[in-house]
Amino acid sequence: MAQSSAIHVKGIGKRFGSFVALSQVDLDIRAGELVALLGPSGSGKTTLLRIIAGLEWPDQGELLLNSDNALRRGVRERQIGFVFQHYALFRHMSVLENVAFGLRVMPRRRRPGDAEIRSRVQRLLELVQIGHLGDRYPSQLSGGERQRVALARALAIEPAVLLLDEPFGALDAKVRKDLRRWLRQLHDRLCMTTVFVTHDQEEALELADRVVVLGHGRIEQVGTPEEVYGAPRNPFVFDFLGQVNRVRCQVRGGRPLVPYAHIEQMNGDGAQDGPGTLYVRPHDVVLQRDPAGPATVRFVGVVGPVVRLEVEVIMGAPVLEAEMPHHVYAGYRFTAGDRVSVRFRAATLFSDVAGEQLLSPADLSLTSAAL
Ligand SMILES: Nc1ncnc2c1ncn2[C@@H]1O[C@H](COP(=O)(O)OP(=O)(O)OP(=O)(O)O)[C@@H](O)[C@H]1O
Repeated sequence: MAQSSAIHVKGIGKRFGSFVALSQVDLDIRAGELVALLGPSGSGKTTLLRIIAGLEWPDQGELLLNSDNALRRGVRERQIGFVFQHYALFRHMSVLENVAFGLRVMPRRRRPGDAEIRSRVQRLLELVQIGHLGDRYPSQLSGGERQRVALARALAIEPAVLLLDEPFGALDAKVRKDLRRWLRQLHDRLCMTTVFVTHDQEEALELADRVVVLGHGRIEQVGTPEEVYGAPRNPFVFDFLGQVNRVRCQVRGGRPLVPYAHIEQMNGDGAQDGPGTLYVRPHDVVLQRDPAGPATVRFVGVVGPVVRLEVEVIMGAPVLEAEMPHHVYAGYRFTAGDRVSVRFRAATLFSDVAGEQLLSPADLSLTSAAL
């Protein structure tokens, strides 16, 4: 394989007419890193990927591949392999011919000989575990197999960077899960700089070394999966990554006034006095049976490994969602109608910013239930 490239994005901006698709994006990706671009629809993920690829040009900013100014180079010169959601395989070509395509169209001085192409293609098919499918045509393959062919084809040119745009988006949940684990293993073997776009938080957190959370054309946070999930920097990232209870409250002396819950660990510094919002993950909501408690259990869902409860706080506060492992629930056996006390194991406080745009729960992907 060719040497992997580091990618440096500096101050990149891109407009489509008057619409700002990317604004002042700075990002450094190390050679050999596996990075996810994660964000809601329209946040600019694909635009950034296309700029790195050379399929789109920014209005401002710089892009370096290692120390080379990539904006001076066309798509072909950047040594980049792509895989897109809709496996754009050539239907009239066999799997072998599809994978060989990138090699056959290389300039003559770089093009390997026929025998070398054949053996390289076979090695790649073995690598993506479809060595027995070389003579088939795309219409004779499953979706997961086609995506493996697309990957083998991208790898054939020995790219310095591999870019994947929702590579598994069109596949069903089970195949998708298998393929992403396999992609992680493949990446660990090849150590190639890889950037993939997804709007699926679980996919990003499970697969990537680092996750870049994009919103409205800006980078909201960059960090390891633990960092972005465990310590979201702002309400946008909190809302986007995982289920969360949002508790409106007043802030006094930097502390939230939430009369019905004891808060064990408060995160988030510097909330101003005035209106604020407390963010609490469902697994940090702890319930105790208490006949004099301020809340009532309204719903208990016991299907699956995690039990999900909804709790209504007396005095009209919104319903809180709590989650606990089955074995913990077995010790309590809450049922609808039980009065309970409420404790927040950890909560994060942000001041409400005038005009701030929060996602509605309907915007949130429910895949977080598994987290
Ligand atoms: N060629 C174009 N002309 C006009 N607007 C565009 C063009 N390409 C993208 N946009 C707009 O720029 C914004 C960002 O698009 P982009 O495809 O980067 O988003 P995304 O985060 O990848 O979204 P999705 O998850 O839906 O693919 C969108 O609002 C999109 O409509």
